[in-house]
Amino acid sequence: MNNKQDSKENKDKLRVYEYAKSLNMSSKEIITILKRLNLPVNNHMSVMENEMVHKVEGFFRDIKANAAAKRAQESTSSVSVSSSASAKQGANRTSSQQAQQPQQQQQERKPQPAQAAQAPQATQGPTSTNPNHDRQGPTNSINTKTQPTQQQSEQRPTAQQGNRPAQSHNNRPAQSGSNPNRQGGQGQGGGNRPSQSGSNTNRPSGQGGGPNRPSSQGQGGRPAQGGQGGQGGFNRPSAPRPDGGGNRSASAPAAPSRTFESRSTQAPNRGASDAKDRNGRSGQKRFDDGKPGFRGGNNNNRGQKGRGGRYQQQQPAREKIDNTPKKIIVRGTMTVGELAKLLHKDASEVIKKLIFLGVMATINQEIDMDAIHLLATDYGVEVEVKIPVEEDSFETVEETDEEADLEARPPVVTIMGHVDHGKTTLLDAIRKTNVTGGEAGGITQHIGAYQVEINHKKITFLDTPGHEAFTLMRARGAQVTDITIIVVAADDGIMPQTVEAINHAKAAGVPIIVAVNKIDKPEANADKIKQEMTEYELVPEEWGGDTIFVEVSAKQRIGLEGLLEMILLVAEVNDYKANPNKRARATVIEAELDKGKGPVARILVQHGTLKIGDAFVAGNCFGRVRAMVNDKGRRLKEAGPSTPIEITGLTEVPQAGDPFMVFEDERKARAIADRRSIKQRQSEMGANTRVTLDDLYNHIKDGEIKDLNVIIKADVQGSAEALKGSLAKIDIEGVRVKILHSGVGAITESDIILASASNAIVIGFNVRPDPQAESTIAQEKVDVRMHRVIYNVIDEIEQAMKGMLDPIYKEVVIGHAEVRNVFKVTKVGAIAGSMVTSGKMIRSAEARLIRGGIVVYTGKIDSLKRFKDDAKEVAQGYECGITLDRFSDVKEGDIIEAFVMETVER
Ligand SMILES: Nc1nc2c(ncn2[C@@H]2O[C@H](COP(=O)(O)OP(=O)(O)OP(=O)(O)O)[C@@H](O)[C@H]2O)c(=O)[nH]1
Repeated sequence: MNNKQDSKENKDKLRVYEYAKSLNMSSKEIITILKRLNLPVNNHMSVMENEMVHKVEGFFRDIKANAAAKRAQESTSSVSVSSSASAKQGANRTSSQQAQQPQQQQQERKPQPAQAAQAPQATQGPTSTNPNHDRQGPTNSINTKTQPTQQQSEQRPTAQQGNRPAQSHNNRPAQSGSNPNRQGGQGQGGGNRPSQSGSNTNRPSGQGGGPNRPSSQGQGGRPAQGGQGGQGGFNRPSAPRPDGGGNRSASAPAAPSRTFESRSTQAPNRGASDAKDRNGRSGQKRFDDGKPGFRGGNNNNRGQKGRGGRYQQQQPAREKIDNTPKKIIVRGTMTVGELAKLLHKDASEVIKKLIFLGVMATINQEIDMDAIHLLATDYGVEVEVKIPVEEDSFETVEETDEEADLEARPPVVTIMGHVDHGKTTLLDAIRKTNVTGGEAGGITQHIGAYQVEINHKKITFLDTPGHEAFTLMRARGAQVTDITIIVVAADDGIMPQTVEAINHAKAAGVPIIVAVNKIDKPEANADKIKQEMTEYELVPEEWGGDTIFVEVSAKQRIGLEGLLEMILLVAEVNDYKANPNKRARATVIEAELDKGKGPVARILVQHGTLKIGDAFVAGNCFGRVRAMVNDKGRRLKEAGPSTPIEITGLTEVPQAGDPFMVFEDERKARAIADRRSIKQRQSEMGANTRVTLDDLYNHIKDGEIKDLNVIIKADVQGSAEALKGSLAKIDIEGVRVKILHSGVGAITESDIILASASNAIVIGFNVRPDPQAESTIAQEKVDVRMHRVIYNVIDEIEQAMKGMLDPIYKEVVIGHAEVRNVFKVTKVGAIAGSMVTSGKMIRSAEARLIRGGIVVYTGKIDSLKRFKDDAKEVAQGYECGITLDRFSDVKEGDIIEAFVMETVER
């Protein structure tokens, strides 16, 4: 992204790297030239003023001219290398002539080299005409490296010479002088670069590049030296392959062209001297040399730098094997430096390559996966992506376990029901039924959930009764409950919250067991309850349905074991399993800041086993498990699936419903927690992802929605039923309306949470949200629509499903101004000198002109001024000049009413 930004910013100004790119040169080369010309430059991002460009161009011209002149002088000498041009030519020749073989070989290997060879010719144009070549050159060379064979080596030399020179010379003629070092180093580069190189020569020469460069110098001592040195170096005695190593050259005089000698020994030669000596050959060789070994070249160069031949001598190693990995494992975005390391490349090389690929990046800049892929592909490296991105949103990742690894786990149960039907009493009663004698004596801890054991099987009960808590967890993405128990008082019957509870359970797709409570009461009528329940598709088994009804008395502790057995039965049918032998995943049930213990979280382990010392992430917090206590107050060392525990060791207090997962170490946990909180902040700032009628059509189109979940709240049961019936008939584009819940009364917080958890919209028919719901609506961003006419509800939903919901606008008057003077100005029209008498005038507002209570104009404000200056707005009590769009019939005493159109929430 930064790259993009950079590039945007760069649009206006020509940067060094851009200019270099346009010449197929490297930024460094341009920078060197600029410095040589005493022009101010810092780095590749420095701005190239026109004057600088001119001077650089002049520099190129001079060099070209010099080269041409020299060529002319030395025309006799077949292969004068003096001028860059000649060099290039030479290169061409070489490439064409001697190189032919090498080239061919090269070509075979790398097609590019061949081009490179040609390049020289092209290059002749002093300024980097043939960009490709250069670059290709390098690339090729890189490839070349890899090729180990003698031939290759031979080729290399040639190639290197050829290519490089070509590159360096051709393209950057003059520069070479500067670059020489490198390029020169690379081999031929130097050769080409004519005179300038003088200074550089030295280096290059050693490297072989030397020769080329400055013909003048080259010829002079340096080249020679270079040559010598080079020879020494290149010839690396050790180099067994005569052809291969530059050094070999020495050994194989016969095959000078190929030989590396070219570089070392020849290198010198390459210089003017070479030219002379070997003439065509040498020249050719050089070029050839240049080509292949960009790297080789580089290496040489580097090595050579300063050291001349010596280095080279030691360099048998230079034939260093291409250690580019075949495959890299990428775990996400990384910096250029990191990627270069992974690819075993120089960062500069990688940066260069990235530029070619259209990505501008500095060494410390992060590059995205696309760029990583591109680059790796360019190097022929396979990329294996092992992005731990899932780790950031680990709650969404479903781990699949081998069937064999799964073990039965206790079911997790939530108790729901209407107020006063006995939820809490039942929970307490069950807790006390705890048959786990062994555990008795421990201090019962409230840790959000508890376990009881019956028939040697455990059941976990969530301690917070009520569907609100249940759905709130669900709204946070936590599905911890396996089974719900709907408690209905047998002396009362089905009440609104019973229905809500049923609907919340159904929306979550969780099995329901009905506990008909208070059967100890004389007025208890279990059958009536069962009867009423059938209306909600909960039909008792004895009546042919599949819902389990258990008659209990929480107070008298009647039927509790039966209830527990039924829970175990449902659990058995549903076969709740988990793999205890892996890192733990859990959900936070409650959390708080304890004065003594610090942040404390009560969590329910769902998968794996949590152990003391485990590093973890809980929501956006992280920590290391310091201590674990179960619901009996007993300290645990580890906790398996469905075990509720209280843990300490957090750094912050997470939220109920937060996902919890163990990670390798605390550092990683911290990193993930950090990223999660950043992401959360971003998504909070970002768009609302809930379904709204306004974007319903898009969701449908994208195939994200198959059912439009709706919650209906109406003033009377009749309207709710009528609405339900009508909505159920809608079927547009294969999407149906699914009524999650319908009820009578105000829209409550519970409705909103259910809507939030189930991605539903809420329709209020002749009802309004209660105050608590109001704030939750804003918080959860739930789409709530209020209506008074059933037809409108149906129409709105149909329109939304068809994607035809137009926004509704309403006019909001923002202020009035009284016209006190009218100025007629030619071309402008009438300016109403006015006083803002209420609100304010806004430049972008619409306006109407009212005269004697009659609207004589409606349109837009054309201009708004304070004295002579344009104003965006003018507040009450201030004077201003207003012109109206295409209206000049303004009179003193007129009132200008400014208004804006605002979209109205439906
Ligand atoms: N007779 C009788 N009374 C019961 C039974 N279960 C609960 N009660 C009584 O019903 C009243 C409400 O019980 P709670 O357990 O507080 O009901 P709840 O559903 O948890 O109520 P909220 O927490 O307000 O939602 C209490 O006075 C209990 O003593 C029962 O089985 N028989």
